[in-house]
Amino acid sequence: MASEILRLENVCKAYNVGLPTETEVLHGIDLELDHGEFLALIGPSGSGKSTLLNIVGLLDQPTSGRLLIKGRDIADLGDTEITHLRGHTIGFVFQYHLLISAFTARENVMMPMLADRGFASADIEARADRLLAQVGLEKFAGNLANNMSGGQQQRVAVARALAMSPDLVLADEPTGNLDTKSADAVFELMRQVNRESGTSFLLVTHNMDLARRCDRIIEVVDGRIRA
Ligand SMILES: Nc1ncnc2c1ncn2[C@@H]1O[C@H](COP(=O)(O)OP(=O)(O)OP(=O)(O)O)[C@@H](O)[C@H]1O
Repeated sequence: MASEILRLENVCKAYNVGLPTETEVLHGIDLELDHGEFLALIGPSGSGKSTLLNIVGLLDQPTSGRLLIKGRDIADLGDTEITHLRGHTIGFVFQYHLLISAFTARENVMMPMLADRGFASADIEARADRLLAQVGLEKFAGNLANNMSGGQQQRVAVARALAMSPDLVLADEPTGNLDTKSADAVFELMRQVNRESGTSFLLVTHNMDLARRCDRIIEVVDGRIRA
């Protein structure tokens, strides 16, 4: 098996292809991420970080270049395999947690498992509770997401991202909306998951204090990786 979970070779991305407004926002990105690595992606606003994360998360496609996940070239995979990879290999945490506010913490964490045939329904609730315990929210499993603090909601989002035991978690400004103390706690939680279960993380952040506590920092400027 390849030692890297992720490899990008000369990845370019243009929006509005073929239109007069066509703009290339990623110009030949080369990047590798090892199994178990915790990488920070920094760079000015508009430099292309979210675009890059969307491509790695298989939510968008590069205009050219190669993307390999666990050694497999995405260009060789069909829609079913890509959907499977997106659901089982990659977990997502966003700045705005995107929880369902009228659902409890437990129900939110159960969602990805309910959508998957691989789980027996009897196991799903117990696994959601274990994940909530892992993020320090065992007492809040039955609380409505709406009634939790921003930091607690983001912990629920981390638990949900871990529901399918992903190899890689993509986190786009997960602490951007939080006060310093909650941001620190959510970051430490992800770091702990990374250390304990070897899950790789790709963290987009504007917070240099957090970036410095990652294994490696990559800077994107004007759609290119700055050496
Ligand atoms: N769907 C789209 N259509 C056209 N242009 C887009 C689209 N999405 C992003 N862009 C442009 O691509 C460039 C990179 O945007 P992106 O969101 O990737 O930057 P970013 O580094 O994540 O910024 P931020 O730190 O502010 O989130 C920007 O100029 C943006 O306007």
